[in-house]
Amino acid sequence: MTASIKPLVAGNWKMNGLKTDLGIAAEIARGHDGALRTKVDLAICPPATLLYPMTAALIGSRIATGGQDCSLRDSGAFTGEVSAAMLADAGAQYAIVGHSERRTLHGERDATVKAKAQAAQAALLVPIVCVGETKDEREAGKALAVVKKQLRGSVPEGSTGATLVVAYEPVWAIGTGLTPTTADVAEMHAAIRADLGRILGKAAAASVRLLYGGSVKPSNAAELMGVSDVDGALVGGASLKAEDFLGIARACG
Ligand SMILES: O=C(CO)COP(=O)(O)O
Repeated sequence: MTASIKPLVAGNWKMNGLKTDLGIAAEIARGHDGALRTKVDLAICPPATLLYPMTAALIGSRIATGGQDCSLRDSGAFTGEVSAAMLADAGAQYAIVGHSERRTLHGERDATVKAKAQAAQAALLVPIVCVGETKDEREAGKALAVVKKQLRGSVPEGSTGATLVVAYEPVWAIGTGLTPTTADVAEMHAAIRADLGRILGKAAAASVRLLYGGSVKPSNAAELMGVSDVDGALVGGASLKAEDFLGIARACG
């Protein structure tokens, strides 16, 4: 944790969730009400189809919603794309960009991720820019260099803690039950903070929330959230169960 930063726990529902699952968000809102909400910010990034009804269901709570991706373009003949302005129109406050599943399955490169982050910022959304190395890259001792390159290519210049969140998600830890050691997380998050300092200036970099993501669950959250320069979590599978997501949130509080 960074003392001056209020942690953020964001749930990435990925391609899961129908209208019948909106009750999960309502249950999370009930659990966040009270002391917890003074200690930790929460966001849920459902599939685009649920953004509007989920935001509506969360009115009166302090839980934000976000998209899982956005187009780098404003509007026009781009079948299947969803613009950042559309996400904002549906009530989103965040947009995940550069998730490893987009980078791997959709061939998104750093320049695309950066353009998407800029599009999000232009629509007054806060992009959650994801970075992280593969298993091969870690085993080859290249994790720090890979993430540094992704940051340089993906983070819009001029961003501040109010307009940017960065998520470190080692690809090999996503959905696998594996997590890096706390020493590895500490090393990576310190390196990310230092690199952001070079890109954005030290003062801005000091206020950017750095989330850890990859197999976060209630049982390991306290340990991971206790690492310096970890300012919250980006949660996949465990965000689909209200009690698990709230357990992770409580570990930050
Ligand atoms: O990809 C993730 C969040 O964006 C992490 O997913 P899991 O928490 O399921 O490992």
